Amino acid sequence: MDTLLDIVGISKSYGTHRVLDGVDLSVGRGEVVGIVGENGAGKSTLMSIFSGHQQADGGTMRLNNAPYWPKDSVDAQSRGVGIIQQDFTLDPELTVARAIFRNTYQADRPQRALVRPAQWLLDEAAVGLSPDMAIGELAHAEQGLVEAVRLLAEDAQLVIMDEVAATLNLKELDKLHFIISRLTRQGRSVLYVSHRLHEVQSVASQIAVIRSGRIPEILDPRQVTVDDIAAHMRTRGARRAWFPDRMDEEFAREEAEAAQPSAPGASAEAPTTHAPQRSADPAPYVPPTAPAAPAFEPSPTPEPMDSWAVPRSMTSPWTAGPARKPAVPPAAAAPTFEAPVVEAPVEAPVVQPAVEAPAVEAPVVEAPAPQAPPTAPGRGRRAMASDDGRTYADEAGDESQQIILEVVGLTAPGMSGQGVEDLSFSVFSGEVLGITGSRRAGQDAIVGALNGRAPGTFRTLRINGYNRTISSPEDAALLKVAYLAGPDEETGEERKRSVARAMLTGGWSDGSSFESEVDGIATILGALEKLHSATKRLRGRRAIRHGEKLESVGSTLSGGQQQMVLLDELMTQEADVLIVNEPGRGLDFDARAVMREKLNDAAENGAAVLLVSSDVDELVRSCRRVLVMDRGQIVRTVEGSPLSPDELSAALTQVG
Ligand SMILES: Nc1ncnc2c1ncn2[C@@H]1O[C@H](COP(=O)(O)OP(=O)(O)OP(=O)(O)O)[C@@H](O)[C@H]1O
Repeated sequence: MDTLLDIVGISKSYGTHRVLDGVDLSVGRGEVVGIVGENGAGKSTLMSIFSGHQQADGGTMRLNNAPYWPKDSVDAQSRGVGIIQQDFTLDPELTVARAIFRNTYQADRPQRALVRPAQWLLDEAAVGLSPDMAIGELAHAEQGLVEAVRLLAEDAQLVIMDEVAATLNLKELDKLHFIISRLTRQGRSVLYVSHRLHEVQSVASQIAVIRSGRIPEILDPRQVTVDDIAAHMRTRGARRAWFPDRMDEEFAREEAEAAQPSAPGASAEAPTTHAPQRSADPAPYVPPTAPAAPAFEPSPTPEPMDSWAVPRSMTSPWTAGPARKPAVPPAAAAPTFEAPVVEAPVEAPVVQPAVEAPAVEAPVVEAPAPQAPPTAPGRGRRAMASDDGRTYADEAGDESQQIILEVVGLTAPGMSGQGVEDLSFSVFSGEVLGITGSRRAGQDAIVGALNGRAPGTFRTLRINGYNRTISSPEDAALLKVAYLAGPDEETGEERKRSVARAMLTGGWSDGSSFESEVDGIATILGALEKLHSATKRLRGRRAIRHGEKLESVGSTLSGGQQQMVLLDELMTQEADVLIVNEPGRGLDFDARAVMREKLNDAAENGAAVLLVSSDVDELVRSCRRVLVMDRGQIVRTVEGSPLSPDELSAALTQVG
């Protein structure tokens, strides 16, 4: 095959941290090379060297058989290299047409002159957006599709897509794949970075694994399973970070096995891979051999719940507990019921806020359920009033069927225009309830009303058996409703702010002033203690290195590391209701497994967990019940243990 890009020995350090340590890679014309690796492996760094956003410290690059060393991104673009960066942020004022043509000779033409060519490209790619729409009206995922269409409009021979698919839903993924196939049919090459391994497998002709600063293996996607790819990515350091208490014994065993030359599979030669020349991994990986069909079917035969993703040999401290109880609700408790309010106003319990927040009034307590204890409930299960006044625990004798969060008759306008009306659902103890659906189907409205960031009225909102109201983020915080923001609420730029800010304000966004947040914290001492424990925790996770201070870390974190930081903070909150919006975005295979474990743990400990996600694979692995939304309605509830990916995919293809 004709080679478009050939690189040898590329290296890059940030200070003393050597991220790339002699990367070799060859990309043929018209092929899609999947780029995978753990969080922080150096994928984005390598891509930004190709795109001229950063300079390598050493090595050689050739593009089209000519030396290639772009001095900046404009230079790279003029040489035929285009990129969609992981943390791209588009000007919200741009129209879709302008965004598509902004790097081309057409950039200065008036909007009306751009409408037709833009519409043609959008139609070609089956992206149903209007050229006149403002970028600010679009979800981040849709902006990613606009970026992909931009690449069709540009002349790039080498197209780089860094985590564009992270929050795309099934239909949007189809569109992206279609655009990729158009690009390759035109003879262009695509470097495709993604943590959605099924998807990489289906779209790539070869998969380059970045590990320990190199590309020690190129995998044939038709010859490996997703688990194989993940195993190739895995390094010991990251495993130790995630599984600190369990790994020493296993490492010792692995090392002993690796030291035996006759150990099965100990050869660095693998039938399913071919090592690029010049690479020498100090610790050769022993690749599994089982070939598997690579078609993009989100986990057609998902593993049993307790063995998800994390290999048995890597059982984490979070899986060490008792097996999770089934969270499938009884048939009598269908999630979209119209529930009468429990008539049980005895005496109002004293609400004890979770944190000693000064001078903030507790949200109104309207109608405590009769069996609720006289103080605000903490973690753990107990008998709960259902919508019809019964307790599922009493009725079924099974604690797992208690309702923790009960939403009845929610009407909310939504943040991005699509509201919901008179919508009801419940979350049971031990359950991670999934919410998915078409883009802008009303997920934002639900989430916004529950976390107090957007308006909404509930006929009844009951948490742990108490009637509640939430009309501000402060209300939500007092009721221990924790929230992990979604991709549409924080820009890539905001995410580069300091980790200290994220720790103290619960997010990267500029929605509130950092200074006022700090002022509002009860004591400076408390804040310092929080930062201190966050520093310790994040060092343990390798999200920050020794000598680094939270205040100065932010822009130096990789996309996945940033997400990890927020998840870590979220889990310290011990929330009663945990709402996570696309929590797996940017996380690598093992980090996602850990995230799932942590969400399960939270549910096990009595929290209601709401998982808003576009990722079928993620939903199938995490949930046994998923609400599918379309145009402000819950149109379908998909249930199963395990959940059927086919059924969920089919439900999603039926929505708008
Ligand atoms: N400007 C910087 N200064 C210091 N360190 C940096 C900087 N940019 C990235 N790093 C570090 O370099 C390493 C590689 O980061 P990179 O973003 O390339 O990883 P990645 O493989 O793309 O990760 P992810 O999958 O999480 O996106 C990380 O450890 C990151 O903390």
